[in-house]
Amino acid sequence: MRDALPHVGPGQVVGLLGGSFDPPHMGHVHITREALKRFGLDRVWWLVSPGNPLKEHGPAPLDRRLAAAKRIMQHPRAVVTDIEAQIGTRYTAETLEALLSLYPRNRFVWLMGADNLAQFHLWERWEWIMANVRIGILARPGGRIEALNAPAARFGRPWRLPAAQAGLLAHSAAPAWCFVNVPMKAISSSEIRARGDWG
Ligand SMILES: Nc1ncnc2c1ncn2[C@@H]1O[C@H](COP(=O)(O)OP(=O)(O)OP(=O)(O)O)[C@@H](O)[C@H]1O
Ligand SMILES: O=C(O)c1ccc[n+]([C@@H]2O[C@H](COP(=O)([O-])O)[C@@H](O)[C@H]2O)c1
Repeated sequence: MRDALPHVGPGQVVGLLGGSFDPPHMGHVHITREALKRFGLDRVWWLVSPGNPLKEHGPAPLDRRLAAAKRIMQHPRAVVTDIEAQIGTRYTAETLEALLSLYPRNRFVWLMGADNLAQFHLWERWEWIMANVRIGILARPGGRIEALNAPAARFGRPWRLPAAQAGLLAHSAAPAWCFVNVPMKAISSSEIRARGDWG
């Protein structure tokens, strides 16, 4: 049976960390904790994806990834969800549109690692996302320069908040995005899968 949609108090700011989590790892946990602190968020929801629309090979079954995510992500202000499976969305723009209408009294910040900023211009309706949703980006080993020179970073340059103002992101009107340099963890799901630690 699926979980209910998460509850959140009026006015609270929710960071959304979408991912395949195939498998979830300590890099995800680390950026969640950093995002809560740096971007002044009340909550972070993990959106365990039914499947990244750009990835050719489907991930492990959703229930397995969800259960592993719930085991690893232990924080009173972090919630692991399968919202996209519940509301029937896969593209991030659709998910965000649905959440904005389901939670009209809350604010959302889309969270992602620097590698996803480098690819962001390939996402469905990415310009709409950038224009309408606050985005918080966290450094990831190897990805900084490429990400900050990528088409989405160039397109969004006028709306970039300096890292020193990261705490204002949640309270800024979209469009607004911020890249923060956090201590980095060189860990990835693909590396774990390659080791055969996630069958
Ligand atoms: N070590 C990390 N540091 C910073 N961000 C990370 C890290 N690991 C994952 N992320 C971010 O978390 C989100 C979900 O990542 P995902 O589930 O794809 O894990 P991944 O390790 O990147 O997987 P894969 O290696 O299969 O691409 C993405 O925005 C990604 O950039
Ligand atoms: O909407 C899109 O076109 C799109 C394309 C690629 C990735 N995403 C989302 O980006 C998040 C990270 O994906 P992944 O597979 O790198 O963990 C996850 O929420 C995906 O649904 C979204």
